[in-house]
Amino acid sequence: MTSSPSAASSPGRPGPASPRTTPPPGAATPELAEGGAVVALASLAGFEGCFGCGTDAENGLRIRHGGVVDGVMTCEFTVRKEHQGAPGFCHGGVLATAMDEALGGAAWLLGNRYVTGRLETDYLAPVPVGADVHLRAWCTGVDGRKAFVEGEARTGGPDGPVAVRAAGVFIEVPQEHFVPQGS
Ligand SMILES: CCCCC/C=C\C/C=C\C/C=C\C/C=C\CCCC(=O)SCCNC(=O)CCNC(=O)[C@H](O)C(C)(C)COP(=O)(O)OP(=O)(O)OC[C@H]1O[C@@H](n2cnc3c(N)ncnc32)[C@H](O)[C@@H]1OP(=O)(O)O
Repeated sequence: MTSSPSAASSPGRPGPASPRTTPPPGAATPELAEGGAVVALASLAGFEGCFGCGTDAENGLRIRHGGVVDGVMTCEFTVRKEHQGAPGFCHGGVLATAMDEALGGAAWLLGNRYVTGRLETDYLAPVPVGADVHLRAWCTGVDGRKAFVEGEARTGGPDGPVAVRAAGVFIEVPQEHFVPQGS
């Protein structure tokens, strides 16, 4: 497992994880699945309504999922003008959504179904409209139903400066969690 790309890339800054998004001592450190079929993902295959990644979500982010290399999942999206907060710049909530998608995607690649329990974000640099945002996410530990995941978003290329960092806790849920109430 590649443990902490963010710590290496931003010397002098504290990591994004608070005590609540840091795995306890002794937590397991499983690998993300590197491509191929994953049972949890297969159960939702064909669903294109996701605001983060769905191609049917007209105003969604249309995040494009990449692969997993050395335990780090990658994905990317392009900031459109409907994503603006301040004129010409991406809204922070849009960037939090993108981090949720990236970190959530990494959790699902552990092979189970997860929902976001907690998401922490640090904004380090503004992201302009038109920018390609390169996201990376990795798991720092699993403790029972809790998966601890961190990630970062870069602009100006996959190795460009870090604009956003995030840490989250994702909670494993059964398939029934996704059955809408009343159906
Ligand atoms: C979700 C959509 C997925 C769609 C996927 C589609 C296709 C798949 C393809 C690719 C995948 C790509 C991307 C990934 C996808 C999505 C990313 C976005 C994900 C979301 O956008 S998802 C929506 C927002 N999200 C919610 O809608 C959650 C609402 N919520 C609840 O549904 C409950 O609240 C729940 C189930 C979380 C817990 O309820 P519960 O009763 O089952 O369990 P309980 O409370 O006992 O907690 C058990 C253990 O989790 C700990 N824990 C609980 N909450 C915590 C918190 N906030 N912080 C830290 N730890 C927490 C406890 O402390 C305990 O820990 P311990 O075991 O150590 O005591």
